Amino acid sequence: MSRTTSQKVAVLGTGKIGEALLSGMIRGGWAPADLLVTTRRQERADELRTRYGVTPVSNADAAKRADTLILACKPQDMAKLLDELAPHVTADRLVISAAAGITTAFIEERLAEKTPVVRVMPNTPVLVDEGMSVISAGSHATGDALTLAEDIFGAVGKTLRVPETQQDACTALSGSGPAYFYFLVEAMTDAGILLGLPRDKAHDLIVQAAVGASVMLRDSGEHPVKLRENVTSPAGTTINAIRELENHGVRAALIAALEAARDRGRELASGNNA
Ligand SMILES: NC(=O)C1=CN([C@@H]2O[C@H](COP(=O)(O)OP(=O)(O)OC[C@H]3O[C@@H](n4cnc5c(N)ncnc54)[C@H](OP(=O)(O)O)[C@@H]3O)[C@@H](O)[C@H]2O)C=CC1
Ligand SMILES: O=C(O)[C@@H]1CCC=N1
Repeated sequence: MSRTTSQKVAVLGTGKIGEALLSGMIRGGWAPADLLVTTRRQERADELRTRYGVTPVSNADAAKRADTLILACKPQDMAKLLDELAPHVTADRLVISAAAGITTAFIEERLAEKTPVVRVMPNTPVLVDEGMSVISAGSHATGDALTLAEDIFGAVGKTLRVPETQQDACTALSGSGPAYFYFLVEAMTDAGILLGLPRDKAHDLIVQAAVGASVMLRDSGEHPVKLRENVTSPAGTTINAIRELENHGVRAALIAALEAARDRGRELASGNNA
């Protein structure tokens, strides 16, 4: 597939998320010649050039040459990156930030007046085109800016528009979400070991249970309670496990965990970057 538009897009701070996005855009038909990347280290720049055929440039050159700038550095590095970009970014550029916690206002106040800024929270399944990217407009971002962001992130999964006030909650749910599932798989594999299964078999069983359950959740249209009830036979095995999960406060632990993730996003926004 090839694209008809020839927008130049730069990914600034091309680490795990930046690279996942880049590879997805190329799979989605973006020409490597239209993609610029910036890195802090030369060997990383060389690696990206070799792997994808994209062009590594300085942050200043990215700002001068690209129509759309995707900021994908850590929140802790954002102020410094914006300082480098500010003299070169004009208000005809679109700036998209993928950083947790960082608000569009934080970016707007450091760039030229009226620069359109869009905030996006993706997640790592963008690597397998099953990402979830939550999108919010800053004060100068038009509908066209949101559509372009959806075009870019839609190449690697689903997108959802939300008011920016919901971004920290969405970060806790879907930005960090994959980590909770990996944590569960890890813990359930340990349980398999306890029950006497070899690690590789326990892992395969849990992963396939997770894949099957995920597809049913997505495709059956059934509520998760109904799906769980279908597994839970009277006086059977599952209800004994559910009783233990409730006894150990797993539901409360998940609610507290996501609240803590949401709160950390708020801290990052307020400049508490430690
Ligand atoms: N990982 C995830 O699951 C998700 C992450 N995010 C967000 O994405 C962003 C990136 O996260 P992630 O990819 O995990 O982090 P990484 O550390 O893997 O990537 C960030 C990259 O930015 C580079 N960098 C930092 N400062 C500069 C600069 N001034 N110029 C050029 N490059 C720079 C770093 O270089 P160096 O390698 O030298 O440190 C690093 O390679 C974060 O803001 C995070 O909140 C959003 C959703 C999910
Ligand atoms: O842990 C983090 O801060 C990043 C943002 C969402 C997922 N990973």
